[in-house]
Amino acid sequence: MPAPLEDVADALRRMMDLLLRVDDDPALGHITSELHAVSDLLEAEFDDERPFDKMLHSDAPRHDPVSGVENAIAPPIVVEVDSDGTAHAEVDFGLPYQGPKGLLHGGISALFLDHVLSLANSNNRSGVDNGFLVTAQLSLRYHKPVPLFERATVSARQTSIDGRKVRAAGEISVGGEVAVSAEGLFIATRIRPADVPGDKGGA
Ligand SMILES: CCCCCCCCCCCC(=O)SCCNC(=O)CCNC(=O)[C@H](O)C(C)(C)COP(=O)(O)OP(=O)(O)OC[C@H]1O[C@@H](n2cnc3c(N)ncnc32)[C@H](O)[C@@H]1OP(=O)(O)O
Repeated sequence: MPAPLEDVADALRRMMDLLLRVDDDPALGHITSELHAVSDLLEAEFDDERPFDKMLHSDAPRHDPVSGVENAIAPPIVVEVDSDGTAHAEVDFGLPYQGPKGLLHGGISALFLDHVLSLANSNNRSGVDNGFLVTAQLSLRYHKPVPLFERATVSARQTSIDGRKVRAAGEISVGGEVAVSAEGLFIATRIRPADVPGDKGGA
């Protein structure tokens, strides 16, 4: 059963989707007041913890904008890693991710590929310095538009390890055809997870 915070994020996703379907109307003023009232309730629950501490303490991504079940911006996708190291996820992109009419925004393609390439790398770090692996370069080629509301597959695999430098490649495919392909260079930072107070590992 989803945790309460996951349920709330899911309710917010529904709200965001609906707001992209309704017309501008003065009656929405009532909705605005209701939403502010809900936010006031949430604000009263804040503690002093910096929000990003929650991400650093997580065992799995819960707050990022792609897989984060507690982040309403994320669909969220579930990334699986096969025995050969291929990371992959399926997603039906909806209205919050629209760029051109009916099509996926190109920056969203970059976001999702960056994320899945990163996870393909985090699965195999043998021989890599123990820093955070961050994106240093991401190169994309947009072959075909990605339609909204159709099943898309985002997949990636590690292609090389060279000291602190790790490379991965991947693609977004629809109907078995590659729509967007990506190559990424990731570099292990000099800052290591062990240097971050309370961190359990992370990306
Ligand atoms: C629970 C968890 C949830 C986790 C949830 C999932 C998280 C997903 C995360 C997605 C990934 C991200 O978004 S990561 C966030 C976005 N990326 C960033 O913020 C990175 C910002 N950039 C940096 O921090 C820095 O520039 C670095 C670390 C990339 C590199 O700096 P540096 O450490 O000083 O590098 P330096 O020693 O000079 O260089 C090392 C070697 O790399 C090469 N090099 C350095 N930068 C580049 C570059 N941009 N392009 C090519 N090559 C480069 C150098 O030539 C050198 O090669 P040689 O001489 O050795 O041959």
